[in-house]
Amino acid sequence: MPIKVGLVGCGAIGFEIASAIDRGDVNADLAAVFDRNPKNMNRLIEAMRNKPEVVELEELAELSDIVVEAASQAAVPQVAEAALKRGKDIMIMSVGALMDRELYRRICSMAESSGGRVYIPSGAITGLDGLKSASVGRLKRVVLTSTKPPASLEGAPYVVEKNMDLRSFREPTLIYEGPASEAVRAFPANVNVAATLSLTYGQDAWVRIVVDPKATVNVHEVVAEGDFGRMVTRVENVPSPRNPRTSYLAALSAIATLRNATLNVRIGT
Ligand SMILES: NC(=O)C1=CN([C@@H]2O[C@H](COP(=O)(O)OP(=O)(O)OC[C@H]3O[C@@H](n4cnc5c(N)ncnc54)[C@H](O)[C@@H]3O)[C@@H](O)[C@H]2O)C=CC1
Ligand SMILES: O=C([O-])CC(=O)C(=O)O
Repeated sequence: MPIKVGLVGCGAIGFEIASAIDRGDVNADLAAVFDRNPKNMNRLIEAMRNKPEVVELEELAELSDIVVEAASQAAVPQVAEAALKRGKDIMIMSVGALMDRELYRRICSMAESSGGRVYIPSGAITGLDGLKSASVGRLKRVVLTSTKPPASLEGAPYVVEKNMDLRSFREPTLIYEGPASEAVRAFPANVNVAATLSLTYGQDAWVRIVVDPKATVNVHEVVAEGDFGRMVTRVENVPSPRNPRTSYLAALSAIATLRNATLNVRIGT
């Protein structure tokens, strides 16, 4: 039986997920979609052979087995509640929202009492499999260094607040470093992956953001140290054609997670 997916957010990631379902790459039906921007929503619906219903959030959750949040950090509390209070599963892409400890606790407790599961894909980073295994033992340090082209960082609250002219940099420059809980507020559309790392680590990962005027890819480098030894992973991500802030791999990881949820055989940690 295909699972019924309700999609909140019809942007870069949402479009890829919907297309994968429509192509039959996931054993799922796209039951319903919701986006606060009708233009994005209509563009997605027009491109699908099997048209989903357009409904408000509560009804979307009612119609779904799993609700996929691919919208924004601000959307996460409402979307998670709509799904989990009904015992439905949820997949969260705007993971930065979960650095709010109170919200994370509430989501975990709703999931526990209703039986709804929470899926957090590895997104635009690599190495989460190893980090997950390593976190069973003692981890001492997790550092994420993200190097991005100026276009990918444009409009971030930190950049706006500091009145930074990203086009003025002539060579790769470290423009920010700090704990993940702070970084996800300073760069909400750029380092959700730092939250994913932190939730696995059990503490704040350390985040460094580099702007590279010549970069054409979003690079994420993760260094972790602990009882297991030392891990270094690096991925050079092609930006999504629909949103330069978002790496294509993030959408693929969402599709892989959905697929995993429908399979009896699961590979990887
Ligand atoms: N976990 C990860 O590795 C990654 C996470 N992300 C995050 O995933 C989310 C989706 O990314 P993209 O598809 O690239 O973003 P996008 O900006 O291309 O699309 C987001 C869509 O959601 C809609 N939206 C925003 N807030 C909403 C709300 N409250 N209710 C309904 N619709 C709403 C927007 O109108 C837009 O159509 C973003 O929060 C992004 O920062 C992005 C890349 C990697
Ligand atoms: O897609 C990426 O490269 C990472 C990203 O935007 C995020 O983690 O929010």
